[in-house]
Parts: sequence; structure tokens; C-alpha cells
Amino acid sequence: MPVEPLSQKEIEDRLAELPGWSVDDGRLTRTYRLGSHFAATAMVVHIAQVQEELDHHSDLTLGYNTIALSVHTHSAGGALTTKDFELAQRVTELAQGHGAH
Ligand SMILES: C[C@H](O)[C@H](O)[C@H]1CNC2=NC(N)=NC(=O)C2=N1
Repeated sequence: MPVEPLSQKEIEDRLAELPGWSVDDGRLTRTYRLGSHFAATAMVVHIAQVQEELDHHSDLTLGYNTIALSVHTHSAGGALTTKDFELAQRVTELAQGHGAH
């Protein structure tokens, strides 16, 4: 089912509920720092599981002890949609359990 682009106001309202996330070059983004490379890798796997469940996938970059996410909706021509914010919300929820900040 197609998803509609969010308006600027809707994006700002949703962003206000997601501390640490920002819109950069039209993509919803966030970087996390973890305690070790292995901890960061485990969180990447957990995010990948959620992305498969949601059928919505970010560009996910693993560093030494960092993770960077960047997402927009390909099927909406690269706009931001509720699917991007749903993924960000799920990642925010799981981040706490990984000790990510
Ligand atoms: C066929 C499959 O459902 C689509 O290609 C999904 C997969 N993951 C996706 N991820 C993102 N970020 N945008 C999409 O439009 C998208 N579409």
C-alpha cells in the first residue's frame, strides 16, 4: 500500500517526540554510541530484525563503537513518511536495552 509524504508540520511534530533524531538532507537520521564494537554490532543485528519485520530499511552504518541510521521512503520518491518515523520509534525503544546513547 502506498504511503503519503508527510507535511513539514507533521515532520516537525513527530521529530519533537524523538530526541536525538534530526532531518538531514531530507532523511531522518541518528547516530548512537555504544560501549564496544561488539555491542554496536549486536544492535545493528537487532535493528536489522526490526527493519525486516516492518519491511522498511535504513542505510545503516557500523563504525568501531557507533551506529548511524539514515532513512527515507523509496516508494514515496524519497520523501519522509510515517514508516520512517515508525522505524525511528522502534529503534529508540530498543536502543535503551543496548545501552546506546
Ligand atoms: C518490496 C519491499 O516491500 C519494498 O522495496 C520496501 C523495502 N524497504 C523499504 N525501505 C525504505 N526505506 N523505503 C521503501 O520504500 C522500502 N520499500
